Amino acid sequence: MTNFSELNISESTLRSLKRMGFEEATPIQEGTIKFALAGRDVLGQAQTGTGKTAAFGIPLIEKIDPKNPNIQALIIAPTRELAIQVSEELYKIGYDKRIKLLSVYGGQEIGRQIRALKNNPQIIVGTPGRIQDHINRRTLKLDGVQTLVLDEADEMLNMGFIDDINAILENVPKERQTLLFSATMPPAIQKIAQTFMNEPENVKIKSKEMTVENIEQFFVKAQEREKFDVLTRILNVHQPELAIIFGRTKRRVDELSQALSIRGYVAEGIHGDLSQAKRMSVLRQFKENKIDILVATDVAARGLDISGVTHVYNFDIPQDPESYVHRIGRTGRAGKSGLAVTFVTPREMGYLRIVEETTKKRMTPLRPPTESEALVGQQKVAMEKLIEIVQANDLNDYRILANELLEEHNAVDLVAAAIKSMTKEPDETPVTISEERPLPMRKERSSGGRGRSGDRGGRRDFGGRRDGGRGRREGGRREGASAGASRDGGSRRDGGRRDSGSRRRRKED
Ligand SMILES: Nc1ncnc2c1ncn2[C@@H]1O[C@H](COP(=O)(O)OP(=O)(O)OP(=O)(O)O)[C@@H](O)[C@H]1O
Ligand SMILES: [Mg+2]
Repeated sequence: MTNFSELNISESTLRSLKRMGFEEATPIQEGTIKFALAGRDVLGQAQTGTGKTAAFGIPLIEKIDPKNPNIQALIIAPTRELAIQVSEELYKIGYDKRIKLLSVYGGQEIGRQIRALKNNPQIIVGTPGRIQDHINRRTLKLDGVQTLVLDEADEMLNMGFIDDINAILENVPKERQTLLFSATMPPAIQKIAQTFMNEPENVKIKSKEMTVENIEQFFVKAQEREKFDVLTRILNVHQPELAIIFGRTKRRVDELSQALSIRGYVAEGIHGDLSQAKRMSVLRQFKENKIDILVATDVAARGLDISGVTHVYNFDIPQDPESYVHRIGRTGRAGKSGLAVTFVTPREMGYLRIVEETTKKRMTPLRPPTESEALVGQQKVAMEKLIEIVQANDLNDYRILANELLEEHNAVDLVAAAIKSMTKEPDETPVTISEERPLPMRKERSSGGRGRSGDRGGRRDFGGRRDGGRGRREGGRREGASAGASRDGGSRRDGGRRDSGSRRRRKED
């Protein structure tokens, strides 16, 4: 590991990094900062949670001239929450330089952004749709931009944002530095990226597997209708401190978060149909541990860095291996450990194998816990709580009562009753979880691969959908579902083949 002081970084930035608790550069930072500082274009790929933000953030901040009032850097990110997060990290890195930063994204009053833009920010972080909106309104002048960053480049490019990106690029000087980062970089995306980059330095941090080693990965085979009960039993056994449950569609997320709340879990949902205020408040509460379980569509799959996420559950297996990598990457960040469980229906096993082939990592089968195992998990928690209370030694007001009870009852019965009253016993309250259509039997990827279950004649079983069933992502209702696409959800319209570069999604507004 290299110390930041060996990387030719200014004193003010070094001070910021120290304040942030960054001592040594992570491999992607070590690998890219020197090229980026030298003005080279960089295509950077490294596993989730390994510090790609600072890898582009540090050289970007170094390059900003605090006396120049123009916008000097533009960072584009696929979702609003990620744009906000990236701007927060850049603010911290640039703190001592007093650099002015602004994030622009859909769902926020545009007038407010226009006023803020008049304040001469030097760095803009935004989502593609809103950036373009400002360009059209002539409220964003990008001709002074020297550095352009695409965070989660593949997500934005492979989902059809290429047109938006191209439109934005027309407003950014040709003479600029371009930096592209993601944990996944399918070859087709690399190719497209090369067209608007200038002899980029390709930095890929080598690892045996695409996913982080310190995430334990499991799968549970369950029928669609059993999934929810299996999930609650697993939650009762795992007792996650902070968990994210990913669902395939917005309706799924709404139903799941409601069902979990009914059964006594502190859960909230997040997806692209919610108001921006709601999205932000849910995320804030989750970060502050006021919510234990965040139920999300893929809107929360990319880039979000929430410390302390111990468990990720894929209630629905994702359609793309890349999505899997990013989803489970919300845990096990910055060297911490994490656990991921993916639910898979028997007929979706082919997808599981494709994920495993892509990540080069096998998932361990997890036997669904029984009711009684789940109960034991809850009883353990109750006992731990009880012991904690005893150890806190704050029982003076209760001892007299305890003695009164002991005069008439047996001590073991009393303790048993205390444990029982604190145990969350099996809850059969009815909940509504509509059945999701399973993913269609999947054809093999053109890149080759073995033993996939893509040939069991599945398509006609799925309403004759001709798009290969690739539903929309990031909160999208699956293609073919009745409800319209959300504006900001970035839904795919055509769900085209993954490597055709032809996918479309609606613009982030
Ligand atoms: N050099 C460092 N030392 C210590 N912590 C670091 C360092 N660099 C980054 N971090 C921390 O690691 C965490 C993950 O960083 P970051 O969000 O940049 O990861 P990423 O590679 O962009 O992940 P993803 O692929 O999910 O977007 C953050 O909490 C960040 O503050
Ligand atoms: Mg990132």
